[in-house]
Formats: sequence, structure tokens, C-alpha cells
Amino acid sequence: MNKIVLHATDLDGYLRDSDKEKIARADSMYETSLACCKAIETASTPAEKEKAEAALVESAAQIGKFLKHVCSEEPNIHVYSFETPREQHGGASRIIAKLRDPRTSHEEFLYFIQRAYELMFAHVYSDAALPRKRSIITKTPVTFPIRNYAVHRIPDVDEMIKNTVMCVMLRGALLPSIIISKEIQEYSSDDHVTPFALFRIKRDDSKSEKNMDYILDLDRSFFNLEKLDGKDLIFADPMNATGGSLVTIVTYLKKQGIHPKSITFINVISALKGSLRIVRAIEDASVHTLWMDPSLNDQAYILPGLGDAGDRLNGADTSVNSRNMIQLMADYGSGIINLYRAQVKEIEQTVLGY
Ligand SMILES: O=P(O)(O)OC[C@H]1O[C@H](OP(=O)(O)OP(=O)(O)O)[C@H](O)[C@@H]1O
Ligand SMILES: O=c1cc[nH]c(=O)[nH]1
Repeated sequence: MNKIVLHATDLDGYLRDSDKEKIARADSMYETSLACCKAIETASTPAEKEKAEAALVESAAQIGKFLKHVCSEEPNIHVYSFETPREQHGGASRIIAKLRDPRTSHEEFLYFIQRAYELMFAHVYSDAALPRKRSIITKTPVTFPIRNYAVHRIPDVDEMIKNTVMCVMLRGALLPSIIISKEIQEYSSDDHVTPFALFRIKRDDSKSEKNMDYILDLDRSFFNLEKLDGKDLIFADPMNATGGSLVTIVTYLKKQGIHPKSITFINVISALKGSLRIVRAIEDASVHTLWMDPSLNDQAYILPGLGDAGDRLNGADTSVNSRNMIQLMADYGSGIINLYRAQVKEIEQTVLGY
């Protein structure tokens, strides 16, 4: 057993007093939402339910305003819905709502995760590269009167991606990481496939936030330390709750003498606490999230959240049924595997060591 464990108490000291005040305020605002949720659940007439729903809508609006204000003072925290034009918010909101809904099927969940990460790639890379663009010339199937070629101008992301390594926090981050890597490949001028580093990191679900253990299982991780030094590390994990999992990996890397050039953490939902902790604990880290949620429950799950992202993406991973990496990828199905052929090959080589 070759495990690195970070305890909840190791995370003490990163947050500033002013951060703690903001988190406490968001928690207390979310108490109001929870009271509305209770009123919705217990309403005995349609009118009572309608009143409770209106109160929930108002509470969510207040929380949104507060979080936006907090993030406006944080240069390294980027929330898609706070930074993009209003016209784009509806689409992001729809995706998050579908991901939150327990009725969303497994296949639909994968589909909406894919859409979420396409938006996030645009926000973090292709939109950010503008106005730099390059021309691509594409052959079309139309050959009469002669073979046709079309010209398109696409954002030039080459400078931004050339030094990157895709770091995967297994299991929840596997598909998101593959998607971001694929987007990088599609936008690069040389069909660039990111190197991969795979970290098996797990929170101990039997613990609460206050006594949480974050366990990095080195026997089930696959990476070459030397290939991480001086690199721009991308971590694409759908959920950032306490920030503890990422801090565990980065602390371990630094103790091994690895100094990443930058760390880009790309989430679907990031809690306020996890966002602040990452940017305080890790130098040169930036958090980019499609959505920010205000609070955590005692088990360190995000509120309102979407439940266990790893389980919803990959199925339950009990100790009796602990699937290995190659099995996990096979389980995504042949359709997805074909789409992400280059990434799957790169991951297989990293895992199998050839
Ligand atoms: O910000 P934190 O408090 O560290 O929580 C976030 C982590 O929790 C989830 O993984 P989990 O431990 O559930 O493992 P899984 O990916 O196998 O589901 C998620 O995918 C993140 O990696
Ligand atoms: O709410 C949460 C928190 C951590 N990990 C998840 O998958 N969901």
C-alpha cells in the first residue's frame, strides 16, 4: 500500500479570516434557501408550494449577487456565468440544471458533461486566445466542377497549450480530461495530443468535512514526475468542494521537488470554499468553473450540488468492485472511445508503460 494521506487539519491556515467571513455569509444565505426547500417539500397546497418556490428564486438571486461580488475581487477565480455576456448564461444554466437533476440518465449526464467542458474549453482557451487567429483550409466532399477547399479562421491556441500536461484526478475527472485534451488537439496547428498524468485520489466517504482524509493511491496512479516539472498542469475535475483533493496532489508533487509553471483547475461546479482554498493554497493556480455553488454539507458535498459526480459518470466504485483504468475506459463505450481515440491511446501508454 503506497498511499499519501492529507487530513482535513492539514488544510487549516490557508483561508484568510476575510475568506472565512465570506464563506460563513454564503452558508447563512444558503440556510434561507434550505428553509425554502423544506417549505417546498412540506407544502400541503399548490399555493403554499408556489410561495415557497418564489422565495427560493429570490434567495438564489441574492446568493448569485453575493458570489459574483466575492469573485469580482479574486483575479484567479473565474466563473463562466459571471464573466460571459448575459446571452450565454441561459445555455450554461440549462446544462447545470440537467446535471443536477437526479432524473438525468447516465448517457445524458455524459452528454451534458461534454457540453459543459466544451464551453469551458472555449472560456479558458479558445475565447481567451482571441484576437489571435489562424486560417485552416479544409477539403470538402464536393468535387464538381473541381475539388472544393474551404477556409476557416479559428482561435490560435498554440502558445497557450504547448507546455501543458493533462493531470487526471481519477475517477471523476477522466472523461472531462479526455474532452479538454481532445479540444486542445482539435484547435492546435499540429494535432497536439497532451501528455497525461493519472492520479488516483479519493475522499474517505465515511468521514465528515471536519475529519476528512484525502487519499492519493500511488499504486493506482500513473505519472512520470520529471515530465511534470515546469509544466502548465491542467486538472479538469467536475467538482471542487473543499479543494482538498487538488491540494493533496500538488503538495505531494512539490515535496517531490516538482515546480509546475501553472495550475489550471477546470470545474463544472466549484464551491466558494474550494475555490478560495485553491487560490490561497497553491501559487500560480487559477480556478475556472462553469458554475459556483455557495455551500457544503457536513459530509463535504456541494450544496445544492449534483451529488457524486464520479459515480454518476462511472458508476459506483465499491471496494468489492474496484475497476482498473483500462476497464474504466472500456466502460465508457465504444462510441466515445472512438471519438477520443488519440487520448485513449495516450492514456493506455501512460498506464501500461510503453
Ligand atoms: O474538493 P474536494 O473536497 O477534494 O472534492 C472533490 C473531489 O471529490 C470527487 O472525487 P471522489 O473523492 O468522490 O472520487 P471519485 O472521483 O472516484 O468519485 C471529485 O471528483 C473531486 O475529485
Ligand atoms: O458534491 C460533491 C463533492 C465532491 N465530489 C462530488 O462528486 N460531489
